Amino acid sequence: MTERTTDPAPHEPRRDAGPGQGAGVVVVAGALYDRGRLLAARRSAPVELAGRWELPGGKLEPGESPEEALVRELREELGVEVEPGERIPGEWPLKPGYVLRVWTARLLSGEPRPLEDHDELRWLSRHELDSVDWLDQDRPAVAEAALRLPPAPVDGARG
Ligand SMILES: Nc1nc2c([nH]c(=O)n2[C@H]2C[C@H](O)[C@@H](COP(=O)(O)OP(=O)(O)OP(=O)(O)O)O2)c(=O)[nH]1
Repeated sequence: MTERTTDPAPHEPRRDAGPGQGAGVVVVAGALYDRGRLLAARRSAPVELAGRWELPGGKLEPGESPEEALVRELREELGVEVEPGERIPGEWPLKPGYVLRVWTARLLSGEPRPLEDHDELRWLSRHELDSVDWLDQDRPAVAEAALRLPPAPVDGARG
């Protein structure tokens, strides 16, 4: 899906001006699922967010669809290939001018590694979701992501 944009300078992150979409920089994050678990990532920067846990992702760039941004960000940050799924309904304010939108995603290949922006990753099963210190702004998104967590397969297959 292609969303409308204003006319950002080429070096600036994409700003969204669609009706009812809210203005601001869109941060696309992934609720990445594998074998009944959700991936949580601990930020290493900036200092005010370091040590807190989030759903990995990043800013939408000009000309990208959210799904393309998600695939790119998770490749860059984690070194994995993912298949985006549905958008999790909702939009969560981050710092002023930034909003978080979340898509489900399924791990296709690779084992996530904290290559950029993070210093630790954890796969959390449903009963472990409260075991990390999520960024406050991510908590409602994580709650929605948890509702969509696929059941753990009995045969160890991916899904
Ligand atoms: N990716 C991500 N960022 C989040 C979340 N919650 C939250 O407050 N943020 C903030 C942290 C950053 O200030 C901003 C996203 O920036 P980023 O640093 O992850 O994005 P990016 O990879 O495109 O950035 P850059 O290093 O290329 O500048 O949103 C979240 O769940 N996921």
